[in-house]
Amino acid sequence: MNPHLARLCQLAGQPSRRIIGLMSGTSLDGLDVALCRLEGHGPGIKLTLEHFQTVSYTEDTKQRIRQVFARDSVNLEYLTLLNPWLGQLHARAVLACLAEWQIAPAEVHLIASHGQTIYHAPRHQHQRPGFDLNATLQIGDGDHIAVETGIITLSDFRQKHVAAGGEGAPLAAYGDFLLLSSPAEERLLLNLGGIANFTYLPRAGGDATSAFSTDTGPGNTLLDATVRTYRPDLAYDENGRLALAGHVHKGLLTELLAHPFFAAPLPKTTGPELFAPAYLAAAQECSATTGLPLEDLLATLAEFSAVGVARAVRLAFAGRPAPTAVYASGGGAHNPALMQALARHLPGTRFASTDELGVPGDAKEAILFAVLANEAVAGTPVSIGAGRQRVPAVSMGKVSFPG
Ligand SMILES: Nc1ncnc2c1ncn2[C@@H]1O[C@H](COP(=O)(O)OP(=O)(O)OP(=O)(O)O)[C@@H](O)[C@H]1O
Ligand SMILES: CC(=O)N[C@H]1[C@@H]2OC[C@@H](O2)[C@@H](O)[C@@H]1O[C@H](C)C(=O)O
Repeated sequence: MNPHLARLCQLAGQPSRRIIGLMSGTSLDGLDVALCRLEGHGPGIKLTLEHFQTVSYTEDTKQRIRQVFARDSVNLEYLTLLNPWLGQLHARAVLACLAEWQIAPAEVHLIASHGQTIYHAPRHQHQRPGFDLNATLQIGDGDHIAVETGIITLSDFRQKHVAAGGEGAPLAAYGDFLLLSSPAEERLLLNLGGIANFTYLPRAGGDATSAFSTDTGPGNTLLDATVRTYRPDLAYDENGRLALAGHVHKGLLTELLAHPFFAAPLPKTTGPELFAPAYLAAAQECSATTGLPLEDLLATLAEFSAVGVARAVRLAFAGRPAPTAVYASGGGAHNPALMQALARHLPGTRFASTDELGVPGDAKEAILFAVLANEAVAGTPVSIGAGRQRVPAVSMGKVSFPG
């Protein structure tokens, strides 16, 4: 037997595994590296987050990714080069973190790498004749990570979800269900990344088939892009300072919310391919708000993200009350302008952070991929939300051996 395969089988039989989860999200702020100890598999799994770090991208790395990110046309040679380049960059980031944590690579069992989404194309968004399918593309090749670190690597998790009939996202429900279900309450787990999404978790032990996750629209993506356009010296609106100084423009908000995405049934996904600066520019043209000051634009965009979340929640729970326990994660949870707008649009909700549940919000997505890799290696195919999600039980992730 291939010794790497034998090693993988041995890992699968162990009571616990040490897995590094890697996530590079749509905000392009950096690579999240989460070293997780996972005991068992399936419901009842136990997570210990041993270390977490976001390795910031340099301006050069951000520029390289932006050359292809969510673009309709790219230079193919450039993309071909970027795929292994990013894999190598991620591998070196892992090695640097391990050196800082004083942990030898041989003490880590697996790497679970999401890679970098460069294009997300659910059917409802691309609507291309002759392509009756969902598609999504992540780069940062797993073979390069495995070879450079010497650690067996699982990557490219989204393709199986697409192959089984999903849109390739959000995958959050799988990790949220296993780690964060509670017998005491039903919950919404709200992730405010570049794109916002939430997971609905019924009470643990209740009807598991009703768990699901969905994107709701933009989280920070338009806020960040707008800040960068007007204030190239800033990466984002820190603590919502600028947005809090502005006023929501009702006319612009109405235009922004006119897209059929917001009324479409759940679950659904989207990305910065749609919610791009061109989308905002078109809405400004239609509402005669091209001269709006930056503060008012940001106040309106924060409101837009919050209303997107509230509409999706209303769609999900039409006819019955939505869960009042909402646990937020992702960078947008640090933005008071966004959180205050959410509180206005979801009255009666108790907002907390997933940190309260033992899962730091900034690490949650990287942890998700460690959990998915753990299930792929040691568990059985996972079925989430058979009712609404309509994706059969699957294992996700492709295996790369270091040699
Ligand atoms: N203190 C803060 N004040 C305001 N906004 C913040 C703050 N900290 C983070 N953010 C926002 O969060 C963003 C980063 O969020 P996060 O890392 O969750 O995104 P991501 O994981 O790349 O996105 P996605 O989940 O869509 O892939 C920043 O670009 C910024 O908009
Ligand atoms: C295609 C893609 O990369 N989607 C991301 C993105 O970032 C947030 C939202 O859009 C979510 O759908 C997803 O990531 C998380 C980790 C998920 O799959 O749950």
